[in-house]
Amino acid sequence: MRDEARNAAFDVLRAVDERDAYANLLMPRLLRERRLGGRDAALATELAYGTLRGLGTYDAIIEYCTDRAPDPDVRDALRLGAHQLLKMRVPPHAAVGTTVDLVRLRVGVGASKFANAVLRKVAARPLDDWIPIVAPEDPVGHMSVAHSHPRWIVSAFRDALGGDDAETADLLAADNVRPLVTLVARPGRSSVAELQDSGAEAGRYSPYAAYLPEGDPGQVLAVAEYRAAVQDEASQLVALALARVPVEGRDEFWLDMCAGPGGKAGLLDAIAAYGDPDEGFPGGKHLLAADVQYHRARLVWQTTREASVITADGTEPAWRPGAFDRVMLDAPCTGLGALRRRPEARWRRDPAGVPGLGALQRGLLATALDAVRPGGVVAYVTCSPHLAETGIVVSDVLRRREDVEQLDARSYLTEVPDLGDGPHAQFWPHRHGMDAMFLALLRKR
Ligand SMILES: C[S@@+](CC[C@H](N)C(=O)[O-])C[C@H]1O[C@@H](n2cnc3c(N)ncnc32)[C@H](O)[C@@H]1O
Repeated sequence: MRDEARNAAFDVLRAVDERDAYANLLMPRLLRERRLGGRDAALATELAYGTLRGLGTYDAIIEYCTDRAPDPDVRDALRLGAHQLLKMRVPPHAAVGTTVDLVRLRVGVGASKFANAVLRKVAARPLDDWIPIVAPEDPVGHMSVAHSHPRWIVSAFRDALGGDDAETADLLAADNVRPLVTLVARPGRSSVAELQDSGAEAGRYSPYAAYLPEGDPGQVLAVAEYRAAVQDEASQLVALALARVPVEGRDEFWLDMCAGPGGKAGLLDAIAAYGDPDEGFPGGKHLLAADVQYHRARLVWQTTREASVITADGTEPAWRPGAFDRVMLDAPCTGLGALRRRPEARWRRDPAGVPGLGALQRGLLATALDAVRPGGVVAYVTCSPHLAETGIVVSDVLRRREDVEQLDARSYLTEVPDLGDGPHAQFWPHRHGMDAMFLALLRKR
């Protein structure tokens, strides 16, 4: 009998390797097409996602056990075998036997003998005994192999955590755990109580959050009707913080400058239009949501109800200076704060992209500050804790202008502990169970 789960996992690994497929888009499609459900579907998913997350560790061990680099298809099968042996604790005879069968069927007899020899060596030790053998001694190199993250990402995380190796290791470990599915109940359109009736549990920090322990969020009626959505709690809290900052005088026009696909715009739109008595938000305000990409602006249009949505480049504003009272700038970034969401994402990110993003982030922050009136407030947000995208961007822009003061973002989110030394707020997977999102709040003088 064909081993359908392992075949599906192998196909996902090959597609990620060969054509940059996204595992969490491809896997559900393969499961549907091949009619795999229940335990087979769960096994295929764990095999593929777990292997992709762990392959930095597995490759180091495989390299130690081979005297020549395996071909890419054999290497993917070996990674799959190593994951079963070292993480899933599949009995060695089953893990080796099924992987060797897979290689024989999908690659060839010669390759299957090679795979058999390598996997027997891999099986000789448990994971904890392999790490001291294959991981470099320097702290960053060690964590990179032990927790399966590229070295430059470990280094960036460590810098953002003030050089604390123990905490960096905790963060990397948290990145290897699949996050909870978190929903947002958009105020005036849904409620946490409604989501609880659909089987979710109330969130820990955001008043709009609910965790869905199992099941397809698309089956939740409020989600299907765009009254609620899937949204990490940190994304909810940065939008909430922007709405909480008191502004004197007019407070009617809000802008979301980089809105696509519309997660934060969906929440801001509801808060602006319908308000929230529990938070003292009166409603009756208007959100303009913009994105440079037409198809992403369309998604914003779909998910919001009252907002105006336009396709516009935030660096060449389509609005008058000072037109807005509150501006959300959720800047394009490396996304290093959400690596736990996509199993292969960490291997795709490229440090060479950071300087270009930094220039775009500075440009967008400058136009966001121009877009807000004196007394108004800008939220600068990234889904990355990389200092070159967070604190350094903010301080560079502030150094060049006299008309902006930075607020203590933590004081608008007092229900959330451990947001760092301020004045900005940094969320963390290992501290808060949320994406590593960054928030700076800036008031125009
Ligand atoms: C981090 S995403 C925003 C996520 C969104 N706020 C949400 O919560 O769903 C950044 C967005 O910025 C958009 N973008 C990139 N460059 C831009 C520019 N110059 N002007 C406006 N939008 C831009 C991208 O198309 C992308 O949709």
